[in-house]
Formats: sequence, structure tokens, C-alpha cells
Amino acid sequence: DLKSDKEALLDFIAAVPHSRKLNWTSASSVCRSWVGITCSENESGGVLSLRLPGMGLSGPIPANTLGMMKALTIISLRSNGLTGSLPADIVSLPSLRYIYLQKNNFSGDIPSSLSVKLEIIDLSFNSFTGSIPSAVQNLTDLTGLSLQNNFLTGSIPVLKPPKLEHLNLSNNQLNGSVPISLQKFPASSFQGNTWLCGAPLNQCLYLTPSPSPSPSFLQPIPPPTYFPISPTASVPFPKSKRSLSTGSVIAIAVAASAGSLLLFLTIVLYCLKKPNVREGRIISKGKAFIIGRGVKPNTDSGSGVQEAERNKLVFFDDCPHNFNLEDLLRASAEVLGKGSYGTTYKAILEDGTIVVVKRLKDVAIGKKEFEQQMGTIGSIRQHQNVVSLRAYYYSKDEKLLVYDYIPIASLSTLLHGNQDSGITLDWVSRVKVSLGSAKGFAHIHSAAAGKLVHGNIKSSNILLTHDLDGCISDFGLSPLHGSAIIPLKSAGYRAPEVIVTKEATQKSDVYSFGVLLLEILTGKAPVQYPGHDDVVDLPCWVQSIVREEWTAEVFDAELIKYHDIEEEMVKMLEIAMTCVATLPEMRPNMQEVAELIEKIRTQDTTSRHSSEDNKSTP
Ligand SMILES: Nc1ncnc2c1ncn2[C@@H]1O[C@H](COP(=O)(O)OP(=O)(O)OP(=O)(O)O)[C@@H](O)[C@H]1O
Repeated sequence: DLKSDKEALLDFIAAVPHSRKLNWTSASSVCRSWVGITCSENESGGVLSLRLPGMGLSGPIPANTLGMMKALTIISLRSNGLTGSLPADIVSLPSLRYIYLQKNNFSGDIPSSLSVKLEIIDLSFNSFTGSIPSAVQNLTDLTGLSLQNNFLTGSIPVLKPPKLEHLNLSNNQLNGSVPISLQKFPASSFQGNTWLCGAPLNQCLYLTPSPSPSPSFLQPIPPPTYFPISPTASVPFPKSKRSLSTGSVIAIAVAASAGSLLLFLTIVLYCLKKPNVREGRIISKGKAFIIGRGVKPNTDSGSGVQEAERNKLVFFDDCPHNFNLEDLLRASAEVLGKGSYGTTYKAILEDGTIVVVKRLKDVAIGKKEFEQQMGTIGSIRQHQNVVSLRAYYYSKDEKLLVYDYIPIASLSTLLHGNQDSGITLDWVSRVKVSLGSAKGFAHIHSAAAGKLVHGNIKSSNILLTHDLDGCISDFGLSPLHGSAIIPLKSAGYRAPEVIVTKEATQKSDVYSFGVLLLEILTGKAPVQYPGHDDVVDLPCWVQSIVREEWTAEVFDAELIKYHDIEEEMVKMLEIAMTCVATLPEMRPNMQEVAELIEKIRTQDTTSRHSSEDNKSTP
């Protein structure tokens, strides 16, 4: 009943330090004035939900506190600093249906007895060890199970929850094969478990490790995913882990039979054949005349002036810059990153001009078509939300694009990177970036008689200007590869129909933009970033959460701390969900999306939510 619930909550909060004020006093009404509590309609029925996400809770939860609240159906303590083991009495509470404890630092085993009513379990991003409790098999109402990014070992129990829609067991140390009943889930649900195999992952060809592997090969090896390189962030690319694990792997293989050894080495070799990220990092640290290599105009090849003329930088009419290819070759350059279309450099010319140079790889079309596409990109370049392409260079061996340098960072770096820029992406800035980008995309879609698509919308292609406006880059590059296919590493943004048609359209751009909005709202990344292993099918994840839970469970913990923005966030979420409609014809067009976003900010709360204010918000 309510009285014993109140005692349990007071015991809990007395034992758990918290940095934000909760207003839980014994004199006040639990149901009416305590932060984070909702009660049953007739209050005497007790407390139904406890939601304290991002409240700065720290330390362990004592047993016999929350575990005494018999009517509790929802517990959300995500994004806090809770540690220690998870008391068994909490997860076995008879009425418990939703438990959200992600992004804490709980350790030890997941308790083995679970409330049979559980529908959603999210224990991701903790330090749980041991195996997945077999009691999960009995949860017939389970719709979502998120255990990613822990240190769980052992095999996956044969789960057959009839209603399970969302499953994420990635980035653990699970082994064995994926149970047949779970093979319908995507590879992202399982990746990052070195010893896991079978559909949707690779076939189970290799030797299964002994049941109690030595700690050295418990180190998780990251899945073969491309890691974009950020210029300043120290990329925690696990090179050392990889070589350590490779050593261990080989040690195991030596002990194995000759036949297994052969298979094993084949797999090791396969795993090592990945993008050479390390090379990019080393180069990105040094400043060198990188761009000059192999790009010099071929003036001494016999064809003389004519050849030099052919190899010159082609500027667009209203370009404010005044430099030539020689100047560019003399510029000092540093790698900003390696993308799907080539390597991107920041080049500083001798007169101090800074530009961005993209050195294209795998251009599949001839010079004429290339020039045509440049003309198309150049023709729409004048918009404050689209990065200006200033010039290009085409020769047989080198294709370069020269853009304006956009100084701050990409949206993905600000949302997910270990950035030290001191920039807080508060709600006002997130709406501004969303609106600016929507306008930029609408502008691109309206150009060239409405025939253009971006084809690669994602947060690393939204660059932020000094006044934190969104500026779109990487427009119109996919046709240079002979197709309008969204690059594989952007798969999290790809509309479902594109997988079949292999053709990006304006409507698939809208879908990708919807995923981008979800990323802005949730702070979750739909693709993998260094130090941020949260790979989520965002539309599917949001759909798995009932609408009433959106406010409590969907939004980025960074946003929850701001007041009076809940309604706006929900509106933005609704826009995002319309954009990610499965049927393309159900999605709005980009102009409509921009108009909808423009209407979100109903009141002028700018001053209340300015970055400065927000920095001081507890
Ligand atoms: N004009 C620019 N000004 C400043 N930074 C830029 C500019 N263009 C690209 N960057 C940054 O350079 C890095 C590499 O960009 P690039 O476009 O090569 O790869 P990507 O966006 O990560 O992947 P993809 O090629 O698939 O879009 C990214 O961090 C991006 O934010």
C-alpha cells in the first residue's frame, strides 16, 4: 500500500546519493508532489511508476527498498551512476512490466528470478557479467530485451517470446550459435560478440572456445565496422585489443586440430582485412603536404601547356577564393576523416585561406559526366544551409573537390563524440540544427526541377556553423560512383525500400532525415562511432516503446534536465515518426517537414533555454 511504498522510497533515497533535488519529504504527498512518482488512480493502491532518469543517482541500490513496492509496474533509473549488483527483489516484483536501468554501472549477475509480467527489460550499457538468465524464456509478454554493452558470457538461451520485437545483445562476450528462434533479428542485435556465430552472423565454421575461456580472450573484439575518424577526438580504436586478441586466438588455434587450425586462420585473416583506420589516424595527427602527392599537373609529359590547362582547378563563378592548383598543392593539410567517397582534408593555404578538399576514390564515370554532375552540384550551392562546393579538379588519376571549411564540428561529433569544444547541444540548438538542415534538404530537393536527391543523409554530413546552424555536406556524390545507392556504412539511415530498389529517392531522403531527427532526440547513434557502440535501429526501437512512455524513455538524458520542452520534444518525435513511415507515399516531403519543424517552437523560450542558461542547469 501507499504507506509502505513511501517508507520503501524514503529508505531508498536515504541510501542513494543524488545530485538533483527530488522534493521527497515525509511530510509531503508521495503521489502529488514527489518528483518521478505516479500512483494508481485511487492512491491507496500504491505507487505505479518510479522514473528518475538522469537524476545523478549514485552508488548501489540496497535490497528491501524498491523491492518492497508490490504495485510498481515501471522503474526507470536510466542514465545515472548506480553501481553494485542489482537487488533480486526488484526484478521479481510481481507487477513489474517495464524496467529501464540502462546507462548505469551495475555489475554482477542479472538476477535469475524475473517477474513474469515483464514486457521491456533494458539493462544495456552496464557492467553485468554472467549469463543471460534462463528465466527470460518464461516471459511470454516480453516485447523488448536490451542487454547490449555489458560483459555477459555463455550462450544465448533458446528464447521464444511470441511478442518479442526488439532484441539487442550486441557487444557482450556471448558464445555459441544464435538460437533459430532469434535468427529473424538483424545482425546488429548480435554483433560484437566474438564467439557468437550462425545466422544472421557468419556461419558457425570455427572452433567454439572451451566453456571457461581464459580472461585474455574475453576481451571483446569489435565487429568489422567502419569507424569514421574525427580530427580532434582521440579515437579509441582498439588496435591493441585486436592484436592481443589475435595473439590469443592464434594460441587457441595452435592447440586445435590441424583441420580446425586452417579454418580458424582463414577467419582471422578475414577479420584483419578491414579498413585501414590506423593509417588515417597517424596521418591525421601530422601536418604534411599530403594533397600534393600524385596530383601534380602533368606539364612535363610532352603535351605541355595544353595538358596543364586541362588539369587546372575549375572554380564556380562566384567563388570568393583566388588560388590555383599549385597553391593548393603547397597547402598544409590534415586528414579530417575517411568517408565512403574518399579522404577529406582540411587544407591551409599559404595566405591563410582554409578550405576542405575531398580526394575522391573509385569514381566510376568519365570526365564529361563528372563535369555534368559538378555543374548540377554547383548550380544549387547558394544556400546558407548547404556547404558550398567552390571548385573541382579532374585528371585521370586524381579527382578533387574543394569546399568551404565549416568550423565547429559535425552534428555526429557533437552528439556522440568525446568532444572538448564546450558546446552544449541544448534543445534550442537541436531544433535550430533540425530546422536549418530541413531547409537545406528542401532547397536541394527543389533544385533542378525537383529531380535531385541527397542520398547520404546522416549526422556526420550535417556540419555546424559558428552560430550553430546546420549546413549540409556530401551532396550529390553518389552518382560519381555510377549509382545513387546509400553507402553501406550509412545503413542505419537507409529507408526499407532502398534495400530492394537500390536507388535513393527524395522520399528515402525524408526517411533518412527522420532517423536523423530520432538521433537528435534520443542521443542514440544509428551507426557505430568510436567510443560509442550503441548501434540502434532507431525507428524500430522507438516503435517498441509505447507512446505513453516516450517522454520517460525515448529522449536523450541530456534533454530531460531542461524544463517546459516536453511538448516540443513530443511534437518533434511525431514529425520524425511520420518521416520514417514504411510506405514512401505516407512520408511528407522535405518542404512540409521544414514547415512542421518551424511550428514546433510555440513560445519564445529562447532566453530561458539558451546555451548559457543550460550550462548552469543542474
Ligand atoms: N566542409 C567541411 N568542413 C569541415 N569539416 C568537414 C567538411 N566536410 C567534411 N568534414 C568532416 O570531415 C570528416 C570526413 O568527412 P567525409 O564526408 O569524408 O566522411 P563521412 O561524412 O564520415 O562519411 P561519408 O563519406 O559516408 O559521408 C567528417 O568528420 C566531416 O564532418
